[in-house]
Amino acid sequence: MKRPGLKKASKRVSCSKRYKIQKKVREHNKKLRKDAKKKGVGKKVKKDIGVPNKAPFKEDILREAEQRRSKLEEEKEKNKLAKQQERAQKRKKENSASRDADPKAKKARKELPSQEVLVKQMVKQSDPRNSKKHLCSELNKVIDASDIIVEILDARDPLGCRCPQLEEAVLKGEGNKKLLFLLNKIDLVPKENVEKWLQCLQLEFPAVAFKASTQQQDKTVQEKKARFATLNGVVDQTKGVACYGSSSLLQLLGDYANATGREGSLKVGLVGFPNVGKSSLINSLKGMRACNAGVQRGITRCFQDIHISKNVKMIDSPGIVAAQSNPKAAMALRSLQVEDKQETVLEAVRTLLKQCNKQQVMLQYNVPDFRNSLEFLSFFAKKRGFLQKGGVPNTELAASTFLNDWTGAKLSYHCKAPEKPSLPPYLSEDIVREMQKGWDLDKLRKGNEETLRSVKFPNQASSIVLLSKGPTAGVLSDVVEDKPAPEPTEEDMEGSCENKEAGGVKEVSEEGTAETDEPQIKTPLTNKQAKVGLQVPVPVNIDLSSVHTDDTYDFNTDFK
Ligand SMILES: Nc1nc2c(ncn2[C@@H]2O[C@H](COP(=O)(O)OP(=O)(O)OP(=O)(O)O)[C@@H](O)[C@H]2O)c(=O)[nH]1
Repeated sequence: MKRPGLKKASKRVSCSKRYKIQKKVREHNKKLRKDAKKKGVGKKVKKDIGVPNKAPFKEDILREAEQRRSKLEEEKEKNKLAKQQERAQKRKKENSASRDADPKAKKARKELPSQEVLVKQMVKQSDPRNSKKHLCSELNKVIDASDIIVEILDARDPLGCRCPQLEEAVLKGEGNKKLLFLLNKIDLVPKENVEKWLQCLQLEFPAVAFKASTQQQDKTVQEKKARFATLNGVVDQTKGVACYGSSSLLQLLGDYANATGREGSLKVGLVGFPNVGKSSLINSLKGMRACNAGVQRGITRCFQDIHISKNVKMIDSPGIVAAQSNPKAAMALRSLQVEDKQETVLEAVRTLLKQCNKQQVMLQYNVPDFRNSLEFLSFFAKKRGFLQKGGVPNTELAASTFLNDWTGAKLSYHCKAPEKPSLPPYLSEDIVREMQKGWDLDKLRKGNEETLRSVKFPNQASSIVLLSKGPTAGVLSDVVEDKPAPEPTEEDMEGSCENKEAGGVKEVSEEGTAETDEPQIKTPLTNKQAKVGLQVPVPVNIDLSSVHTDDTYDFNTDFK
């Protein structure tokens, strides 16, 4: 209280009031301490001692822990997403009335990607395990830790799956590491083609033919199934479950380990571009789902080592990062551009369609003649029943299904093997001889023949022919400058099913404007236009029905 004659009020209070305050403070602090004790805050966090090396099934325990961790992370992300969506919807409701009134804002909102997509993108981008740097460093760790590097090649385009930078790094690296080729997914390629590619590849390094199992289950499910199978006396040999080439590969590696007389297990690093089947290979050899594998590209983000047998240990690696300098078709198949949202899936499909024969695509997908990628996708979407509200074909979903077919486990396509194969510049006859030393190549050849006899191959007529773009450049160190891809040349367009074979058809651009084959008169841009960017006057859609042409008096209008 301010007393008369004094500038400020005095801070003096009565003793009873002071004691009362002090008591309240004491009580409050006590309560805080009690709560903290309940929650366990302030206690020293016990250090996780991990799984001791001597523990039996250490590997399994660690793997299960990793899977649990990733599941928890996924759930967290989902919850976060749901919360974000909830908040966004609340905000949306609040603003809807005012925004609906403004047509400009309405249009802008339509063009924006949905909140869910944005959040997903943000979560993905913020995950450090998705960065190029991380993927490169993981790959380098695998190369350094391995005695043998197995480059996994998709049998549908073996040359396109080769990475010269990686091969060179292995050859020039320390420790006399051996390089092997493994031709995976041979069940998706005609037999003659596989044989030719095996001959070609074996001129450089030993090559193993392989077909991985594509339906590996978790250990528990698998055990149940095995019990059921033995009870009923049936063995599951369906197309997806069967794996061919495993005995030949294990024999080759086992023989090498014995011949070298090494102590400890032989470390075999599996490398290759995304989705070539590295994880599926390990799962097939292990006979269980030891690594995450699936149609989605870039599932493996960290290296993971798995004991396959007493003397062989395999290391799974994330896919090689494709350099931006690669041709567009190579990027569509081998890079994670679409997943990283650097390129649209529609663009990737358009690029792929340009690389193959239109008739074959029509036959494979059972669609009628199409003029361009968008039309193809709408036919494809209708065929598969990918429809949106009002029966509009969902071309986006059709495009991602199409791309998954090309990189995943379904579509049969092949690239022709070179007639006169030659060694790449970083390989010499001496290096090849050195690399082929120590392997039992005769046994390998017999093993491959056995594999080729067992696999059911598609016939030549039902397989699409793809124009290979040659080896794909990879990035091994994130420090190297990565230049963007050059514009496609006219040669790139040859054999395309969108332009030439369409025979004078129109190409509809993404915006829906038709581009005819007739020579078009191009007006040169003025300097100002060039600076600003092409600004062609856009035709305005005038709805004449709204124009009042009738002479009759409109009673709704106030003509004051
Ligand atoms: N038909 C067929 N499909 C296969 C074969 N091997 C793998 N696949 C399929 O190819 C897809 C990719 O396999 P993954 O094992 O995940 O490939 P990855 O190389 O580990 O992929 P990232 O984790 O992206 O590096 C999956 O859908 C597999 O089912 C095979 O031999 N034949």
